[in-house]
Amino acid sequence: MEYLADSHTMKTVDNCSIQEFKIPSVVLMERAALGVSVFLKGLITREKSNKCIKTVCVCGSGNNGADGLAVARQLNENGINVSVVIAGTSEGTEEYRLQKNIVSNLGIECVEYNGNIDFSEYDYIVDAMFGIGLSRNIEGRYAQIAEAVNEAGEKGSVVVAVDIASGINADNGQIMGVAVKADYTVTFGYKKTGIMFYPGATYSGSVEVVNAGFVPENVLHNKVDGFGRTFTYTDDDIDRLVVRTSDSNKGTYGRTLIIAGSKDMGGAAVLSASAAYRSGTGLVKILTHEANKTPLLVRMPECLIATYQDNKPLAAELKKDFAWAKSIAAGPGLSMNEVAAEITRSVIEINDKVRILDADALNIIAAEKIDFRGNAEGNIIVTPHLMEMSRLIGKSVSDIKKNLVQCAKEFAKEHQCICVLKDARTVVTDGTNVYINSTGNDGMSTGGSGDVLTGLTAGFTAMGIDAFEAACLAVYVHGKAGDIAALNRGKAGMTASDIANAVADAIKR
Ligand SMILES: NC(=O)C1=CN([C@@H]2O[C@H](COP(=O)(O)OP(=O)(O)OC[C@H]3O[C@@H](n4cnc5c(N)ncnc54)[C@H](OP(=O)(O)O)[C@@H]3O)[C@@H](O)[C@H]2O)[C@@H](O)CC1
Ligand SMILES: Nc1ncnc2c1ncn2[C@@H]1O[C@H](COP(=O)(O)OP(=O)(O)O)[C@@H](O)[C@H]1O
Ligand SMILES: [K+]
Repeated sequence: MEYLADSHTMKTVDNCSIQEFKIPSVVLMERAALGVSVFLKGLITREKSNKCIKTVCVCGSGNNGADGLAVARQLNENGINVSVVIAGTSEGTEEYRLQKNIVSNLGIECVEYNGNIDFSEYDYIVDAMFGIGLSRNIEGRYAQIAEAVNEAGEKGSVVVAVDIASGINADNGQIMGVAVKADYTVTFGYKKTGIMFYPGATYSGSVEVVNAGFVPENVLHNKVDGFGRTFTYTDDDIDRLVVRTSDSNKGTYGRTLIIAGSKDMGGAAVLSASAAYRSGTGLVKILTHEANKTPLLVRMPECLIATYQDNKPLAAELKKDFAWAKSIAAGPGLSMNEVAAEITRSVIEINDKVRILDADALNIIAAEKIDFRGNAEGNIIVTPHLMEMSRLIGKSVSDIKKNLVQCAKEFAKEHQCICVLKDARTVVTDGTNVYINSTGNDGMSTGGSGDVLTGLTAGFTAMGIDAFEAACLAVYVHGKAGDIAALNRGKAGMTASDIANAVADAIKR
């Protein structure tokens, strides 16, 4: 697990370290700058050519600019050719004035940006215009500099961003007018949430987190409200999955019911059910329209199948299958007819099982304005993509995309549920804790990928993993399976079936 921080949390970590624990600001800054200069020195040392490397630090007048000035001093100390371009227009922070004074005293070349600098004459450009203090869109001289740096980047200069690429909103990854496109970002303490989300993720390039000497995590947990509540997973977290034991039987690993597939959309049931089996679940039953029974059994002989018919009473059949299952997923390919609506309402009414509501179950909830609430014994996990979320909350897709965390949190709080808001960077939240996913790729933008995630989530919850953790793990494993499928098949040619099959490799231990 890796903790992430938005700008507010990070500023509170700064303040806590400086004001409460009396670590001088310049001490933190020296460590932070050293992270950048050591990283840069590493890049320069790996250069094959013998030419004289030229570097430039482009500095704003806040503490991000002060970091840039400290980096310039440290590079100079290491015999690296460095100059400074002053992008800032104001007198600057106390730290900025201090660092600028030292740089002048040392005689390091330091010029005001005058519109005539060709940044492409530098091999390395350190972007230290704005960090987590960016508070509005970039305009005027700053925008000109960002564009000039990007032009140089296109011509081959390597751009290293200090803390975050200037112009990227540190919270949601959106571009504030214009942004510097970095090849690398050296970020301090914790990866900023804006580095996780697109387009920030693309503008950050490859990201290195360095310890800037803030107070330790055990202290931050107590002192900084919200610290540690936003996080991402790494491969180590796969160890959180259920460990199999030699003396087990299929009953040990849970039973899940997947309600999917209408008359015209049987394939969704296959995708969800195969992912549920690949997740390690003991037994998977599909409840589907009777038209799908024979093809499903041919495709998936390991599945149990229950069927429903149009216009036949359903309640007794549903009750039996609900009682059998430890977790229930409903929605993939279900369609939006009256039977599907009856099924959705029945699933919502059960309150002692974990339920996963996806696709058409969510569309029915939106269309019929069905209210629902999860509870401690019977949590509900909803897995909308942006369009489904838009139908549920009546906001536009672009508004939701800019505020993924906030929208998902509000929804989770209102419905006391777990919200998995699916996008290129999926967010999972119970209203308080926020998981931001980093696995997956654009090869997964293919029909049926979401059905695979539903099946995985159903499988993990059936095995008894806590619902929030199961949802986070499912999203992580789903993306990892997508990455494996892309490696094997290529992003263009991979299908949702490839993702479902790759789940086996993704969780292999
Ligand atoms: N000791 C510490 O605290 C440590 C801090 N660290 C470093 O400090 C960074 C945060 O520094 P920061 O808080 O000074 O903010 P920063 O990102 O430099 O920008 C603020 C400046 O930009 C200005 N400004 C904002 N938006 C603007 C716009 N659109 N267009 C024009 N101007 C704009 C704003 O002006 P104002 O809004 O006041 O007019 C202000 O002058 C952090 O990312 C990390 O790198 C590390 O060294 C670790 C220790
Ligand atoms: N560019 C991408 N990068 C990472 N993951 C992606 C990308 N595009 C799609 N995905 C993932 O694929 C899944 C698509 O789900 P969804 O839109 O519900 O598909 P479907 O309705 O076809 O089953 C989501 O889990 C989403 O996060
Ligand atoms: K920066």
